[in-house]
Amino acid sequence: MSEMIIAAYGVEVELGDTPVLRDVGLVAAAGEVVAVVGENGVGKSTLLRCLAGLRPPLRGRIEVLGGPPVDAAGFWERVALVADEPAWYPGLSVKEHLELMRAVHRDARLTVGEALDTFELRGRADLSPLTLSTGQRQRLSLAMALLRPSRLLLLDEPERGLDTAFRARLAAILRGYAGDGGTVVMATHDLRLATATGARLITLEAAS
Ligand SMILES: Nc1ncnc2c1ncn2[C@@H]1O[C@H](COP(=O)(O)OP(=O)(O)OP(=O)(O)O)[C@@H](O)[C@H]1O
Repeated sequence: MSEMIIAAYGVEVELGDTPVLRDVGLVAAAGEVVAVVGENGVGKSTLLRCLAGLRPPLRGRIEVLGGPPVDAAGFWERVALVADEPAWYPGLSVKEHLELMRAVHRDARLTVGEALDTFELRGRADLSPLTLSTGQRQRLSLAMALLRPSRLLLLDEPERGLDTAFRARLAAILRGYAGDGGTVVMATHDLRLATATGARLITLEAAS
């Protein structure tokens, strides 16, 4: 049986006085892709933030890679998160952002050249991320996350800004990551992407 990477039970979150998550559970094994789906506002991003240790739940138990998720260096060595657009380093090009990731992470999964090719950024390598389109910046965010080593990828709407062709490519990239034993949990509105990754679906319902 595959190693359990995430085990979350009875998760409850309130934001302000509003219940956002009520009795939510999610398990994910090594080599598995899980897609969290549901209407706008049901709490998909909130659940991802809980799994990333960025929002402690009011109630419930969450274990990620054998312990509670914590916003600390040891946790982030094994977990990569792509959510809101990151702050790009002023003066650094697309290629230099990827080189930076390689410089700070031992055992990178991709060379900078492989990342540029896989994420179709070769023609933009010497430009500032700020001059890229929304979809190209999203591809750079994903490239930086996939270049570095990790055991768990947490992706919040990874399809954001991507064209149809690149969504199909992303599905293949995520299947490959899971095929290598990694675990992907993504919040998505793109059921085609979820299906193409072979994801198990978890549908969230409104808590109130
Ligand atoms: N900082 C906050 N303070 C209060 N309420 C919040 C806050 N952030 C989010 N919410 C509320 O929590 C609920 C869940 O938000 P969340 O972003 O997790 O939903 P989602 O399922 O990811 O939505 P979407 O599909 O639109 O991205 C929403 O009703 C939202 O209004």
